[in-house]
Amino acid sequence: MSTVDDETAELVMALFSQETLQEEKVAPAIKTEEKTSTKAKVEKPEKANESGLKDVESQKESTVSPAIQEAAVQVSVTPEDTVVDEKPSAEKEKVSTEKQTVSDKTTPLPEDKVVTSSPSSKVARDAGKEKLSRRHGGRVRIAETITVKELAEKINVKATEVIKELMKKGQMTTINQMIDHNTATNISETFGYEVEISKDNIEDLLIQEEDREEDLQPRAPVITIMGHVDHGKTRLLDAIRKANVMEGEAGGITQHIGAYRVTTDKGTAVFLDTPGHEAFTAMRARGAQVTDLVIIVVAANEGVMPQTREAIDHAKAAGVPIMVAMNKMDLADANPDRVKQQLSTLDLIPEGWGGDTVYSEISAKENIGIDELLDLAILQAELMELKANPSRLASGVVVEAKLDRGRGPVATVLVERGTLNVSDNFVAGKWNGKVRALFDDQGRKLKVVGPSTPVEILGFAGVPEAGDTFTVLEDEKMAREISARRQQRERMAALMASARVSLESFMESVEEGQVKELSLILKADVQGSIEALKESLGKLGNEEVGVKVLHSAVGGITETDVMLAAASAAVIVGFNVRPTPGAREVAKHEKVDIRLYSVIYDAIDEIKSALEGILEPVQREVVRGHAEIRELFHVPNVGTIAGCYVTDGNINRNSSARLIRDNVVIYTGKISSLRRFKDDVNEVHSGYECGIGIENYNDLKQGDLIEPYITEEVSRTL
Ligand SMILES: Nc1nc2c(ncn2[C@@H]2O[C@H](COP(=O)(O)OP(=O)(O)OP(=O)(O)O)[C@@H](O)[C@H]2O)c(=O)[nH]1
Repeated sequence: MSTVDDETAELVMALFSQETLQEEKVAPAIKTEEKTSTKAKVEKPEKANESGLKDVESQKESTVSPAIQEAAVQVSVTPEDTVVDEKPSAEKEKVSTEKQTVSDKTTPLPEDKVVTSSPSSKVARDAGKEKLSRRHGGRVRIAETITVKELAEKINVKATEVIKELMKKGQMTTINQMIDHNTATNISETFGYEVEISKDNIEDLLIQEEDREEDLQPRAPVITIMGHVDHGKTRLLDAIRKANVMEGEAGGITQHIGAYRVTTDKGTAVFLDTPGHEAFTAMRARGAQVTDLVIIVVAANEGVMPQTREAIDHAKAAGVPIMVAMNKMDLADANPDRVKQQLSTLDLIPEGWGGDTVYSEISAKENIGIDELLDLAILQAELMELKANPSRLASGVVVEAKLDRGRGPVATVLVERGTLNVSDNFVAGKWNGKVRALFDDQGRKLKVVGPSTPVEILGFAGVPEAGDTFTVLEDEKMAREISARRQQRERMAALMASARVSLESFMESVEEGQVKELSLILKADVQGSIEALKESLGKLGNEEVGVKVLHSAVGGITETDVMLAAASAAVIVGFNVRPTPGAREVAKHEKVDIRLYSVIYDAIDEIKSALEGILEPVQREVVRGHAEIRELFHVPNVGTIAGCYVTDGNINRNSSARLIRDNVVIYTGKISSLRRFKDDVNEVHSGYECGIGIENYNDLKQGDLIEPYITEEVSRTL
């Protein structure tokens, strides 16, 4: 659509629909007051500034509440605010961040609705700032999309003026039409406003500043139980649940919500009721690290098994402290010393042996040693001095989620920081919501929950995923906006086929200074290959980059391997093994790079190349043919020419060639001359005789083979 001039725009505006005018009439009272000429702001910013201050003063008798007026006046004389607009933008950002840290309740929000309806002094202060910035022709916050009417209100002009500007830019709109962020920014700038929040940093609203030391209070540890299949994880979780001294007091029915709190005489701990490292790592893959302590369960009769090692690797990759519970001690063949010995080789040296790993002997079945285990875990956690700030907006992680037929989307969230209240607005993964109801693991209805509390929440707009972060926001609209944006981004991401962590992207990260270490998961057909790979890879790298093997094991590449790789930004190296169909599927979904090799040197070379930042497509040599030397001619000033018979394939001039004597390659060079009789030719086919000269090489012998080859570039695929 072509743009229109001022006059035409006026004309069209005159014919503009009744709807527009009516909408204008219902605009908030506050807006009518604020109709200072924005044109004046553009032309004479200093004057506009002064009049802005006056306006704020004059509003003392106006419709705005006294608290807001007072705040506005206070803000108007705060030097900080006058300075803000004069600073270069980088500093401005700094100032605005500083301002945000004034209160724990982050996310000062620009919405008029919030400003006028909330009585809190913080909001009042923001209201004052917002008003002041309007008078400046100052800064506005615009989310990703906004209606014409909302934009007009924000920049304090009539909606018709916005429509007119849009028309001049060739865009016909109505008052309730959504416009995109770029257009809105453009229009705001035309009216002399600086857009404070761009569509790319709307998520900045979720960035949580560090808590002050004095606001922190001790919190309960979050513990995950892992171990080999059938070693007793589920049974132990049940036993622990039964050991809860608080249970029964309130008579609630215990329900499975994915996590529960256990209180003993020694203190409280939260157990994630999703045993196994798959769940643990799947959550980590979503960016959630909720566990403070891992208890590895080992059946004392069986000892360390493959999944025990795997679980330990997963816990280590997450950097979480490990405790060991030696289970099934009731069995006659239980051998705790063997378990200790085995685990010592994995760096889990028992305290009694001079190490720092806590071991305990239990029987989940016979309920022996459970209280002691709990006490030890709580004690161990105490040493970690875990703390959280309860007096801030809540944030946490989704532990489990489902669609309940009667209640809609339901999720268990572990509140990590802050206090969660009924009616709080939030974002969880790609969904927003408003807390409709809260239940604990006993099914009791709650109104408020603090840190380290698992709680079941109703009120999600959709079903989030385990591991999604859950963040409370003051403003419902921002929550909706972030959710919409994340959903859009997810759709975009699905379209992008680029690997999540590939050797190539690793190099990019290295160049950007983000990553210095390439994490690998090694899977091979035999232990010997793993050892060889580990040793060779260990030698790669320098002081800047290196390789870290997170996990290695014999066997095919499983879904768990892929999830670990996804969670730890690792690349999987498979040597003579293949991914299971499930693993292939997960790798595709999680965009994990799996590299398969059958030659150890290829693996090492490729990883070395990645480390050196010169990862090129694989070079593959293809032999083109063979020629047997039957006679030799010494040509003055040229050198030795071999009279040959082409036994197979073709011989090409200028191609690379190897000279083979008694099955050993004795020279590699280039075919410098190729002749049939007296003529130079480019190619000689099998079954023909020809003369071949090799560049800079004369030591040819009868019976030698000349083997020309070419190097092909092969792009790497699974
Ligand atoms: N004798 C004995 N048996 C136990 C003990 N703990 C668990 N078991 C038994 O071991 C088997 C496996 O226990 P689970 O708790 O299901 O083991 P798990 O590790 O959760 O197993 P998966 O969920 O399959 O990974 C069950 O038959 C339990 O009854 C114990 O302390 N002593």
